[in-house]
Amino acid sequence: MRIVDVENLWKVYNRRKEALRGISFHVESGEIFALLGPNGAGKTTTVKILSCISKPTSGKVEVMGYSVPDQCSKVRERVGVVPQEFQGFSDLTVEENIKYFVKLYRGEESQVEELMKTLDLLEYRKTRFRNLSGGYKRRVAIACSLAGDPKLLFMDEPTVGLDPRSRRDVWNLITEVKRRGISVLLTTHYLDEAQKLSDRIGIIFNGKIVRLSTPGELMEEFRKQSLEEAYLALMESLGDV
Ligand SMILES: Nc1ncnc2c1ncn2[C@@H]1O[C@H](COP(=O)(O)OP(=O)(O)OP(=O)(O)O)[C@@H](O)[C@H]1O
Repeated sequence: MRIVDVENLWKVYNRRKEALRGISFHVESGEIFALLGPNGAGKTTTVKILSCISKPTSGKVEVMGYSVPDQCSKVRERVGVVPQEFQGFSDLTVEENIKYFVKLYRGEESQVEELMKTLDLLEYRKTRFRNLSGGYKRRVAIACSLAGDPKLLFMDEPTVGLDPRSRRDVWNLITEVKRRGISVLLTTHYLDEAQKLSDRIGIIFNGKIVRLSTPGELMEEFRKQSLEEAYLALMESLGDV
């Protein structure tokens, strides 16, 4: 089943800037799909449209069978979003931040405890958000995104700015999320991350999708040992040097 379905999606900012020029792709239920591409390619724009923050200019966008933007209220209730810059309530504790989101989604009080346990946050439950390290702030962001029991999670650059250890921790959390049957669409600049985590990848370049494949297929196509090398070879073939 297609949990995300995008066909011929265009986004034109201010009637001039063509950020997306007719992209099509889909995400299967249960998979981790990574959107890759250089700065300004259109990744964040795509995630913003799918998560109902920004409106498409034209094209078909369906998220969990609901049409975007017409049925965005349904979409918002059902998807989790981990934005690039999650701004928790800085003066509230970890527990209070998570509780806020659980209440927002009308979840059970017991979910707060469960989420803190899953995200390994129990030790920091009384710590104010602003006093947490970057890695733990990201954990809180992920906990809050899971508060509505979503079947689909959008993550924009989930490990940007984290140290190697914290990145691994977030990778493990994303794998755990998948194990629980939640589909994930993420954007990343880290090709090792995409290689490790994703079932399929979509590469955006200048507002167009230039490849839809698996990390393995792209590495085979360019006869490279890593996704990063294969990606760089693809970019070179497109004249992005
Ligand atoms: N609100 C906006 N108004 C006008 N142009 C915008 C707006 N948001 C993004 N753009 C432009 O649209 C293009 C795509 O931007 P987008 O942020 O989607 O790229 P990205 O692939 O996420 O880049 P990055 O990797 O740097 O985050 C860029 O040229 C950007 O300058």
